[in-house]
Amino acid sequence: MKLGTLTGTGETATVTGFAIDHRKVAPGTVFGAFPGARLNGEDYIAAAVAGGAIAVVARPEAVVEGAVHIADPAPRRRFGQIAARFFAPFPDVAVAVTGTNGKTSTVEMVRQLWRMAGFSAASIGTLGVTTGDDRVTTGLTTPDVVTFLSNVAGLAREGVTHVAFEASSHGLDQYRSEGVAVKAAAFTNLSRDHLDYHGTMEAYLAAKLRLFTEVLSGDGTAVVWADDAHAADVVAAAKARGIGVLSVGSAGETLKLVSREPTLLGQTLTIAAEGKTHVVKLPLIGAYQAANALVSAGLVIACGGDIAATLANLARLQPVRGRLERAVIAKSGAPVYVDYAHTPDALDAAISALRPHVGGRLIVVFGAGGDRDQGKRVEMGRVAGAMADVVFVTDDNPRGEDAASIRAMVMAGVRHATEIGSRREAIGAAIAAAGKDDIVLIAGKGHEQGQIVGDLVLPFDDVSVAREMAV
Ligand SMILES: CC(=O)N[C@H]1[C@@H](OP(=O)(O)OP(=O)(O)OC[C@H]2O[C@@H](n3ccc(=O)[nH]c3=O)[C@H](O)[C@@H]2O)O[C@H](CO)[C@@H](O)[C@@H]1O[C@H](C)C(=O)N[C@@H](C)C(=O)N[C@H](CCC(=O)O)C(=O)O
Ligand SMILES: Nc1ncnc2c1ncn2[C@@H]1O[C@H](COP(=O)(O)OP(=O)(O)OP(=O)(O)O)[C@@H](O)[C@H]1O
Ligand SMILES: N[C@H](CCC[C@H](N)C(=O)O)C(=O)O
Ligand SMILES: [Mg+2]
Repeated sequence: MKLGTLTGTGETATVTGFAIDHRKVAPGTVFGAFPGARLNGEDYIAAAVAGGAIAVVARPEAVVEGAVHIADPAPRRRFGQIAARFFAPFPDVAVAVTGTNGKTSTVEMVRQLWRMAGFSAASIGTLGVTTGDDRVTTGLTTPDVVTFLSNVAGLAREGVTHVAFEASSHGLDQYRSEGVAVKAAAFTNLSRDHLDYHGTMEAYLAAKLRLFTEVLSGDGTAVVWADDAHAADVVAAAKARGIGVLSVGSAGETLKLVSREPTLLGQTLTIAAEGKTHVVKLPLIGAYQAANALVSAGLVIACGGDIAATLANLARLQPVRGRLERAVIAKSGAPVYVDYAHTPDALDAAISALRPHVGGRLIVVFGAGGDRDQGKRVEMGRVAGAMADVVFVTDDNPRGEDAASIRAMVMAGVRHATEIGSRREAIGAAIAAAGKDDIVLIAGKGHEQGQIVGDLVLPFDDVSVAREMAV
């Protein structure tokens, strides 16, 4: 494709691809040079041109010699828009999900509901790019813009017509999912996370709101979990653009959750919609999974799905990997669950989900990630201390930080906890402590397959370790 076709200029050079890392530039590439969190991409412009870049999208003040300078004060956005024209076409229907917790679960449930409705569907997020028969990990929740656009276009080539993706706050802030028309966008909730990157809760919320103020199509629909304290901010942002709102939850108007009764293996939901009452036997436990199921139904309905059929399909949802996944039943009879709770609010949600199912004690094992928001650590300790009966504090991806210092910050929030650095040993100790009426919750890593220590990723899977320790 010609550069002029993509940029509206008269340039006749042929574009062969797009890159935001100069090491991935080949002859004919359009290079995006952006100031980042660690480095400044503008420092690599000369190297990119030497490598064959024919155009550089960068701020007006950047120096570009030997290639076309596509100057824009918001270069990430401009780069995404131009790249999208190159990578298109995309699947007919795309929806996005933002929120502190519940994005992965929701996009996965949307994918399942679309599949049940007969569509070829995919999801993109923390678990990777998932289709009916394949899953490929990308390493990030919202991949970088080039990976994102090429993946979405690749799905369309494979015949996928419906795609649901996670819009992380980092991804929104860095315009990683620019250029794909978003038909419906959902907000799950907002609570403390990622303050290392965003600085304040206000900035964190602002990044998430961009999904509704800029990314969502003008004729799209905002799907909002109405029970969250920040739902009103999202509704206001949507309404300011004249965008329709579909609200779900106890305070929801479109799908109103009238009641929720835990059962042995799931829960019974009574939902009022358009004057009718629907009773759904959801095969997943916990208020949080009910919330994600309703948000996912809202997204499907916002894209034209029939209300009754979509709600009925919730009864056939499969569990999401690493989200309240029952790993094993210990020799004592205690069930052991693995969950991806890595924020204070998520830990609360995971413990609350299990509480109705515990006759004895709820035993939790968890830690907090290194090189991430430090302030959430003590709060996670507080939640575990207040809500669980027995607490083990251990390591969860210390990355570049000293693991013992991270644990100390968590321990500061909880009075009676046992600290065991080795995650394997901590899981073993928790399972050994459990009696037949107890439940063990291993939180924080969910589906993850490694423990990140320094630059090393040591193979580690909570589910397999739990199984090993349960015999
Ligand atoms: C803080 C953050 O979001 N960093 C991401 C971001 O980096 P950045 O733009 O700040 O990059 P930088 O390293 O400062 O470099 C600036 C620019 O110079 C370029 N460069 C750099 C070096 C070089 O030799 N040549 C070159 O061209 C880089 O490609 C970049 O464009 O863009 C990079 C390319 O896409 C990402 O790999 C990187 O993710 C890092 C590894 C990361 O850990 N990100 C996490 C925090 C993240 O994004 N998490 C979210 C949320 C998770 C969730 O809660 O769901 C996610 O969506 O996964
Ligand atoms: N709707 C919700 N409300 C509160 N907590 C939730 C909700 N959904 C999920 N959680 C908690 O958050 C954890 C992570 O869920 P999920 O992976 O779906 O969220 P996410 O937003 O994709 O997370 P990440 O930001 O890491 O990608 C779950 O294991 C659970 O503990
Ligand atoms: N997407 C989240 C995942 C956190 C998972 C947890 N295991 C940790 O390492 O903190 C992040 O990058 O902050
Ligand atoms: Mg996720």
